[in-house]
Amino acid sequence: MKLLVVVATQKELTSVYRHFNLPEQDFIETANFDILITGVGMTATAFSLGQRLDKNYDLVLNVGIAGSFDKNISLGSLVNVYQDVFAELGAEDHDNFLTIDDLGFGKNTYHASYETTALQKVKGITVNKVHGNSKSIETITKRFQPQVESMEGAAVFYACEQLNIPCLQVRSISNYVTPRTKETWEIGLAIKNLNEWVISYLTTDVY
Ligand SMILES: O=C(O)c1cccc(C(=O)CC[C@H]2O[C@@H](n3cnc4c(=O)[nH]cnc43)[C@H](O)[C@@H]2O)c1
Repeated sequence: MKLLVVVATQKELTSVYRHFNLPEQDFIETANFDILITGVGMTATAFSLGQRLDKNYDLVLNVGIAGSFDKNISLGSLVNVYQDVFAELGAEDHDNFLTIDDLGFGKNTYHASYETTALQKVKGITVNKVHGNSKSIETITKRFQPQVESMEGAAVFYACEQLNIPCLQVRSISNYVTPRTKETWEIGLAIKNLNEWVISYLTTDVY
């Protein structure tokens, strides 16, 4: 089983790097898994996966921190994003929004294609712009009913679907999606819990 772990920033996998004594590089190949640091956002993710993803991989695991719309999900908890949407891809039509599907140019919703563990399954959106304004949060919530948001998830699902490679996305919740209050974000806790989960996942040979 050849596994590729995809993450936006190395900081999100600090303890994983330390645990496995990995070199500080953006692409690492080991006997049991590879790691790809893509950079933040859909464009960087697509470019990076375009360079490194190939059909030799049996599974792609996208991990990282994320924001939650759902206050019932505690900060620092891990979720399995089973569906992800390119939330901004489309066209404004006065007060309405037309998705890329509505425009007839493709689809905006992608799915994980690999099951995992007992983590809570949630619906995600992927955005270029982190929500931090009450009006835009209300609008996007009505439009897609997301539970979490990231800046890469749907791009990873998209790339895996193109190559027919099974993929899953596990996110650790660092913040609630609210009018921006960065001082309330629990990035350290989210990264700690994410790293513990990833180390455990990579050291059990049952993917
Ligand atoms: O400030 C830090 O110490 C720090 C350390 C590691 C990573 C970060 C990031 O900000 C990573 C950006 C990454 O986080 C995802 N993310 C987290 N919360 C949200 C959100 O509310 N909305 C959208 N994306 C979010 C995102 O996928 C970025 O790649 C900071």
